[in-house]
Amino acid sequence: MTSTTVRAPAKINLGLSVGPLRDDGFHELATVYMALDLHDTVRVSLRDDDRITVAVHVDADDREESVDVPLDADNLAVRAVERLRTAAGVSTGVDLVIRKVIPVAGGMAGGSADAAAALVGANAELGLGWSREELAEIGADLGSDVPFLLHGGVGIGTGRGEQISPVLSRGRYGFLVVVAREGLSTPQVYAEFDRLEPDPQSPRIAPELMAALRGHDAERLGEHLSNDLEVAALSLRPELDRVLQIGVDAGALAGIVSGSGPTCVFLLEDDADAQVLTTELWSAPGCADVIHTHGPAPGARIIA
Ligand SMILES: C[C@@](CO)(OP(=O)(O)O)[C@H](O)COP(=O)(O)OP(=O)(O)OC[C@H]1O[C@@H](n2ccc(N)nc2=O)[C@H](O)[C@@H]1O
Ligand SMILES: Nc1ncnc2c1ncn2[C@@H]1O[C@H](COP(=O)(O)OP(=O)(O)O)[C@@H](O)[C@H]1O
Repeated sequence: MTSTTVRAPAKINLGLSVGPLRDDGFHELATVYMALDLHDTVRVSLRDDDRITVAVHVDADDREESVDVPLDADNLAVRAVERLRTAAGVSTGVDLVIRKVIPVAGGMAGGSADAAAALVGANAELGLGWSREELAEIGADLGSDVPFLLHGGVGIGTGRGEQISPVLSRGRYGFLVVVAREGLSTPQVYAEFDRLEPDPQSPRIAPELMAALRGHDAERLGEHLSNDLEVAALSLRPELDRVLQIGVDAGALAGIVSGSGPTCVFLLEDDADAQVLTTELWSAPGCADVIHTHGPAPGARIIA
């Protein structure tokens, strides 16, 4: 029995500008995504019948009991294969085995990463030969973040975040990721944003952020990280304010809530700072894990 193993990255939003709520229930966004060296892997193999099955293994023992990933047709990787099969007009069954590293419901798009990986893996196993753009179109219906996770690197997301254009970015950056014990629901965070900010402006990307990326200027990048959802995440989870404070006091260039949270991400000036910062951040309220990682990283790709 053959199989294809695909690795897909987590993302952070270096800039997340949220505009008005649209008639379709989504907000107009202008965001700068960066993919990180923090990956889920999905192994895809074909079955003799037409069933789609999924198994999930969590990589961090201490997070195991807090992980809430559906093991049925609601799993985003299963939904991705289902959609691809329908679009391609095939009914071959597929087994999916997910190795989960990306924090669940953490604002790092782990479910979307699994969907992106499943699309790439099933495309290969079924021999469909679809392009990344074609897969992205299917992926966008499952999650606004999916097209970016197929793309990887650094990208601007517009529309509801699903329209991706590449960004010129030099060099790599070091980050510490503080995983929270309990996740936050993305729709709830957007609803809290609407409550706090009933009349938002059109979304925009700060030119200074783009200039920092072009010039590989970590200090400038730190000054211009921004996230319009942060105030909503802090309102729902006030202790995150303390987490951000601890990281910045301990020497991070900047700290930000990742997407809809509650994961907090700290930009490092130097990888040598990681150890001291990690020790400090472990004492932060609600902290389940501290991960040292880097970005940008490639999008979903076959590793075996
Ligand atoms: C906030 C962001 C930032 O990149 O990511 P996460 O922090 O969740 O990873 C995204 O906008 C989340 O994208 P994703 O997690 O794919 O969400 P989706 O499944 O598309 O949408 C879930 C729900 O979030 C809200 N939503 C999402 C995207 C958007 N532009 N406007 C919205 O209002 C809607 O209520 C929607 O029903
Ligand atoms: N493969 C998957 N991995 C993680 N979560 C999934 C998956 N499939 C469905 N979900 C559901 O999607 C929700 C959001 O998960 P996730 O993508 O990790 O967070 P976020 O939207 O904050 O980035 C989870 O609460 C979970 O119930």
